[in-house]
Amino acid sequence: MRYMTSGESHGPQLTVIIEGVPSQIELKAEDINEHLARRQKGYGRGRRMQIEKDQASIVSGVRHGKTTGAPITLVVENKDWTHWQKIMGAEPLDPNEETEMKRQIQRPRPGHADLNGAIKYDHRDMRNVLERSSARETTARVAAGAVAKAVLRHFSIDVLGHVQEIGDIRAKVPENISNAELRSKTESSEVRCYDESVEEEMKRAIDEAKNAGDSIGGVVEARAEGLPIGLGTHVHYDRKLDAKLAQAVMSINAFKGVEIGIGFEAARKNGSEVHDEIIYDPNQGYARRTNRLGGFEGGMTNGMPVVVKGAMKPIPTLYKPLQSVDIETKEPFNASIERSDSCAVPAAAVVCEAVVAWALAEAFLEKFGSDSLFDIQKAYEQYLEKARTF
Ligand SMILES: Cc1cc2nc3c(=O)[nH]c(=O)nc-3n(C[C@H](O)[C@H](O)[C@H](O)COP(=O)(O)O)c2cc1C
Ligand SMILES: C=C(O[C@@H]1CC(C(=O)O)=C[C@@H](OP(=O)(O)O)[C@H]1O)C(=O)O
Repeated sequence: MRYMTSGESHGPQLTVIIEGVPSQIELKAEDINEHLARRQKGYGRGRRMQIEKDQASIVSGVRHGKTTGAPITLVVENKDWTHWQKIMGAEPLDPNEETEMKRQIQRPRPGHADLNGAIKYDHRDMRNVLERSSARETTARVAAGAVAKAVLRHFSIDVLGHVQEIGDIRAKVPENISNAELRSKTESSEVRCYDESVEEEMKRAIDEAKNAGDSIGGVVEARAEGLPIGLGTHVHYDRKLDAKLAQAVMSINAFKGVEIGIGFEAARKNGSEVHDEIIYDPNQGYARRTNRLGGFEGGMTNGMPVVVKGAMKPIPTLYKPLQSVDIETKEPFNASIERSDSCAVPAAAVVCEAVVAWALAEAFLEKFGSDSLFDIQKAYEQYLEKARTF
């Protein structure tokens, strides 16, 4: 499977084209919209999320609720576009017309793509960079992730993202928690957090940052359960699935670190405290006593839940801006202020879930085939039996 996204943050729409989804997968717009709505929630978001009501239209590749095997095209409208039509239109602006939005962005915001993108692509108006570097694009990635989740659902594989930390406040989550248990708390939490005892503290930290004209980051985690042994491969560096997951998570806007399982903590422990002992049960097959390595050995899944964490830096646009330089005068100035979130960690947990689901579904289809659901199911059943009795 592969996909491509297009669209500007304040343009008319976001588009996703997905290729390689098997036929006969059940897929309705609601399956996608459910996840788009989850991504829009979360304490700390700015005013934009009150304007948007993200809904996907499926415009190709699905008939009567099932995929056909043809490329799937999804479209999500930007409701805010109606306020930006002139600014974002293809026609040159009338230089005599007075509009606040016409103002060029010429004071790059530290922490954004503004300056690097402007120099690289030769834009004196950095809006041309901002519009595409905006995390609005993550809507399209969540839509693609929802299609991946629809594939995985046929094989009882479930992926769920949640918030582990906001600033220096950390949620306590039982080590071997199931996704069902995790979901029972996180879906109703305003910060997408399992530990109710820290919810208010997290919200307070977000408020404090916002009231100070500042922003705050955090750590999210995606957990995938129901995976077979052997997705990914040890044979070549660029096909290792843990490495692909790291790339997928690191590609989310504002993500600065990725851990699989206990991650960096493994470097500080002895081997006996890190590796997961192997056990065998004739009904279940091979399993592990613990899951410190987050479901991976040798770039392949080991049948335990996959556990991936991502660290999100604080939002870069600050209402109390940092110093920057005006690219026209070269004088020092405060950076431009754009309408902004103060914390988007809960939304980013849903994005993390989506990109992890995509990478897992891709590896799954690579192993078991990708034409029709029926053929994949047969190959999967046979493989599971082999692995159990191996
Ligand atoms: C869901 C989500 C929402 C975001 N919202 C904002 C925002 O409102 N304002 C902002 O300055 N950055 C926001 N960001 C982060 C920027 O998009 C990101 O930091 C920027 O594009 C630079 O990329 P980099 O941080 O990956 O280097 C958001 C990120 C995510 C994942
Ligand atoms: C639009 C979304 O996030 C946006 C991501 C973003 C950024 O700079 O990354 C800046 C803000 O955009 P705006 O200036 O239009 O308020 C966020 O709202 C979204 O998540 O759907």
